[in-house]
Amino acid sequence: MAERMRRFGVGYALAPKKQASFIQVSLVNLAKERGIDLVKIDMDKPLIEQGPFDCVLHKLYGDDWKRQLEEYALKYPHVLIIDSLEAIERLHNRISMLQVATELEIKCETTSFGIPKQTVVYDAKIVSASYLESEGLKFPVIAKPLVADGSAKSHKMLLVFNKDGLSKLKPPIVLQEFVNHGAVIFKVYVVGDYVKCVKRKSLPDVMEENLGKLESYLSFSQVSNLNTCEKNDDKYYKLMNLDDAELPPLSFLKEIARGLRRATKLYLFNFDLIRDNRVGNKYLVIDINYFPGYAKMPNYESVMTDFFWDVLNKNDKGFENLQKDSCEKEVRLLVGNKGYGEDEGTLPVSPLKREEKENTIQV
Ligand SMILES: Nc1ncnc2c1ncn2[C@@H]1O[C@H](COP(=O)(O)OP(=O)(O)OP(=O)(O)O)[C@@H](O)[C@H]1O
Ligand SMILES: O=P(O)(O)O[C@H]1[C@H](OP(=O)(O)O)[C@@H](OP(=O)(O)O)[C@@H](O)[C@@H](O)[C@@H]1OP(=O)(O)O
Ligand SMILES: [Mg+2]
Ligand SMILES: [Mg+2]
Repeated sequence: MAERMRRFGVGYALAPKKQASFIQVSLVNLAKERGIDLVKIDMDKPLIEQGPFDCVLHKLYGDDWKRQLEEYALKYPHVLIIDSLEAIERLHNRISMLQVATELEIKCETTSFGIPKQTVVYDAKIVSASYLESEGLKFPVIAKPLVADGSAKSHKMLLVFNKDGLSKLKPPIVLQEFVNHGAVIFKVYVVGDYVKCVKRKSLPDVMEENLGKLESYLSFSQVSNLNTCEKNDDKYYKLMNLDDAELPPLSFLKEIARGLRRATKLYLFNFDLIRDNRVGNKYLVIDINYFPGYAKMPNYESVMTDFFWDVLNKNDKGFENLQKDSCEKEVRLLVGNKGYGEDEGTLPVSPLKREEKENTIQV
């Protein structure tokens, strides 16, 4: 007689918009077939009275939720919480967020990586052109809210072209050097061991000779985002003129992803990379987001289901395996015949033909 499959319960606590985009029938059904029930956590009832779940998947803010999760973890120490509050917290501040990236040692002969120059400003009065200079920055600079808490406000940015634009800053902010990158950004999605890179449109390059001719600043928000119904597919690449942009080497991206996982102890995040136009193969990490819009990722249902299956069956509650495994080692499912990560897909590589002119802010 066939053995009965063990079932797992994954309770999810997500904001309504996230729930609508992520919890799709296709995901729920695929997970169910693999013995994983996705169950909505009722926010009108105490968490402690629900479940018990094998795993709690969450992206919510605020002290009440924090307290409830902590209480739950105490009562059910074996429940897997994805991700830990402490680990997520690090991404809520744009300085500590990128600090992790500076701690990584990426060994790659052909490609290098880092973060843009940046400084934090708490007091608008101290900011002047000479202050920027003393911090090693020059125009244009991007002003980003220090706090990245998922609010609309935390995505509101200013691209400042000259000293007049500095009067618009609303601290606390991070002032970051604007790096010309050919108007394409690479979003690298990480789901446990799985890594997938997609291209998105970004801000156009700014030519130094045009600085004086531009307005003093440009405000923008989520320029690289897609609507939840949009997909990162060939149609999008064509429409956005992105199909010629060459993707960074996958082995390089996997090393960064692995390093970030180890340093942050997060399972679910994406990071934004830009290629520095001034230096051949130098990439800069500009942003790291917890539990991003995975539903826009190709085959997200199977990627997420494989991930749940893997963590639930291992339930290692830690990153011991990550420490042990070599970067290229394939992590295999404990049962089933499909190797985890096998459908990472081949990343198309084509020469970068984009002309600088196309992506330049013109006056
Ligand atoms: N240092 C930089 N140099 C050039 N362009 C940048 C830089 N930092 C950010 N950008 C551009 O600004 C956009 C928004 O910046 P960032 O990713 O930090 O903001 P965010 O609101 O946190 O984004 P997300 O929607 O991914 O959470 C980027 O997608 C990119 O187009
Ligand atoms: O869904 P959420 O509200 O969490 O929004 C996230 C958004 O996903 P969505 O597009 O599905 O909305 C993400 O887009 P992608 O980069 O993955 O395209 C990215 O902008 C995250 O930074 C956002 O998280 P936040 O930083 O605001 O917490
Ligand atoms: Mg971003
Ligand atoms: Mg972000």
